[in-house]
Amino acid sequence: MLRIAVPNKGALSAASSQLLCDAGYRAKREGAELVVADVENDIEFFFLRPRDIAVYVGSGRLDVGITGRDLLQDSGVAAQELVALDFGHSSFRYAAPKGTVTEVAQLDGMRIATSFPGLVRADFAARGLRAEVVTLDGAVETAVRLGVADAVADVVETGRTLRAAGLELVGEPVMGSQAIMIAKQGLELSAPHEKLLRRVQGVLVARQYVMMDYDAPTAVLDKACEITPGYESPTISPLQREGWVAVRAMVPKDEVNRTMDDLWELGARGILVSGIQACRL
Ligand SMILES: Nc1ncnc2c1ncn2[C@@H]1O[C@H](COP(=O)(O)OP(=O)(O)OP(=O)(O)O)[C@@H](O)[C@H]1O
Ligand SMILES: O=P(O)(O)OC[C@H]1O[C@H](OP(=O)(O)OP(=O)(O)O)[C@H](O)[C@@H]1O
Ligand SMILES: [Mg+2]
Repeated sequence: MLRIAVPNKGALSAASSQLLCDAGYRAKREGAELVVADVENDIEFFFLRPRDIAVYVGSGRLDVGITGRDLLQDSGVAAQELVALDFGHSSFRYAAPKGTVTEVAQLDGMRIATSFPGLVRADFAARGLRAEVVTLDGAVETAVRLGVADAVADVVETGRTLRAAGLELVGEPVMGSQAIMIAKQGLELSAPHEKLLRRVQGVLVARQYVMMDYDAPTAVLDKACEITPGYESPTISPLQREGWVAVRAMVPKDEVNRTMDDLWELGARGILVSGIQACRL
């Protein structure tokens, strides 16, 4: 039986359960259960704080977990990243009151409020700077106004929270993050792990790609296939109309309109786009 850690709260929680449900698992809580058994798939889901998930998985107590790349790195736990899940995107940044600090070197010796002390200490050490880290549970942007810190290091998504607190970004992102699926470092993946990964990857591909069908003159087929190389290779089928073929290929969702423009200009017609419900590739 696989035992999987799923975030029980916070920014990663709903999307994690949704991903697992889309992959065909019973991974939603109805109330406040801490553990949900999916008997049919021989899996147990443990709902835990995302920050703690690296500890459970890193120690091998749980087989697989979903957490943030920044949370994993902050924890210092050694774990292997199995797959990036394409949600929970954020970056980890320094920020200080407007007009006070322009580069990271100026943070030397300052009091830095953060919920990610491991990340800040490691980054300061790598830069040869001294950090006085003030570890807080959340809402760190307010720490400067209340006088317990001179600057902050925090997760930034839109930047709205920082701006509202009168802070501005300092330097480049310390790291970029998104939700990831992890397993114990060095663990050899078993057949159930592989099956879980295939299912999750199927959902990710179905979310990222669409299926594109179009007709094209045979004379431009090579060029058309350069525009739509597909995931592996496009399918070419004969058409009754002489000198024309039908082409079917997977196309990244965020390139759909540009691809249709390019195909149209090339002479392709009857371009149809449809969603992919599920896949195994
Ligand atoms: N807007 C966001 N706010 C916070 N975390 C985000 C955001 N977008 C993505 N994340 C990611 O979510 C993870 C943080 O999850 P966590 O549940 O610990 O904090 P949270 O969402 O702030 O929850 P809470 O503050 O309720 O404890 C990190 O990996 C972080 O990069
Ligand atoms: O760049 P933004 O889009 O504004 O998002 C980033 C903010 O969201 C998170 O806060 P959260 O709401 O989780 O509260 P917390 O600080 O108490 O964790 C994070 O800690 C930042 O404060
Ligand atoms: Mg938070």
